[in-house]
Amino acid sequence: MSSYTPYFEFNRKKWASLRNHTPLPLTEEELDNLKGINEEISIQEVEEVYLPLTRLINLHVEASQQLNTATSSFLKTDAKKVPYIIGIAGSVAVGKSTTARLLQTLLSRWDNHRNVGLVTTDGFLYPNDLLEEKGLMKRKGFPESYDTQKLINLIGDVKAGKNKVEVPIYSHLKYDILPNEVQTICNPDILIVEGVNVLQVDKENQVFVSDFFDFSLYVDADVNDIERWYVERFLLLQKTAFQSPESYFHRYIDFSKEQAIKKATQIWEEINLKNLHENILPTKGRAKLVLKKGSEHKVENIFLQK
Ligand SMILES: Nc1ncnc2c1ncn2[C@@H]1O[C@H](COP(=O)(O)OP(=O)(O)O)[C@@H](O)[C@H]1O
Ligand SMILES: CC(C)(COP(=O)(O)O)[C@@H](O)C(=O)NCCC(=O)O
Repeated sequence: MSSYTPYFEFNRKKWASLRNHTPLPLTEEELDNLKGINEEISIQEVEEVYLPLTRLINLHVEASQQLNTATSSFLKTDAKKVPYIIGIAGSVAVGKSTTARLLQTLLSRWDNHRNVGLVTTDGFLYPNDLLEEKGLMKRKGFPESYDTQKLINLIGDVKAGKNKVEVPIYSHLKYDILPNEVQTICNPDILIVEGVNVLQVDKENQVFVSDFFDFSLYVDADVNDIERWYVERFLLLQKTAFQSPESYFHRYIDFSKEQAIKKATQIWEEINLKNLHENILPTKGRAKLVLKKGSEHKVENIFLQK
């Protein structure tokens, strides 16, 4: 069997050692910010895994900005800022949103890219009334449940330097698109695009979401760990967000722990696990970098495409 591999492969220790050349201490304020993103995040994880990753991305952004300047000098035009776009893919509940918010905070600490925008693709899901009409409520997160062309158009506008773009907002509380609310992205230095579908390609579109990406991550973990994280998140939300009468899942607040685990497992198996195998896992090989997590979200291996 060929020993050739398209990846540089790092275990955690080797990856963390890459930081030794560029000590990147976190300030107290930055540590507080990170805890605000997710209480569970270990600072050791940030310093050994995510700080070296942001240093790598910073080097790529610098090179990309130099390339844009070279193109402008060839064209004899003023160098216009071209946003650097990073995609983050992976299963539901694998930790994409947490990783995205972490990278957004860490990347914004570099002088040459302070403005880091973050878009989640769940804002491009069709609204529930449309999904109901199409019989797609049990396909939420599958390719057909998204207005992919709208997502492609948005990312294309950002890449083209459109100053202000409006992004639809999905509420996990209401489990639906918020009809009258938008998020505004204003000419970012970096735009992070996070969602299960960001590396997918399909027959309908000649242009794919990932065609606009300068860098991409796939957050990977053992399916059993991800299922456990999904159920744990469901149980936590049952005691918190679901308590609100506005919550789509308010109906489950009186479930016993066993009933809640059963319901979460049923949703996981019927929808998210099926989607993972059919549409998400097959996109892992398209990512520039794969973060392979062990149990408890600790990154154990990093695979960087050559
Ligand atoms: N690095 C991490 N350390 C600890 N817990 C994490 C980490 N990343 C995610 N989690 C937890 O795992 C669950 C899923 O994370 P989330 O970011 O919501 O995933 P996704 O956006 O992929 O659905 C959440 O309960 C979150 O708190
Ligand atoms: C909105 C999602 C499709 C994708 O979420 P993401 O992982 O991209 O944050 C997912 O959270 C979802 O709602 N899936 C449907 C089944 C479920 O309720 O988990």
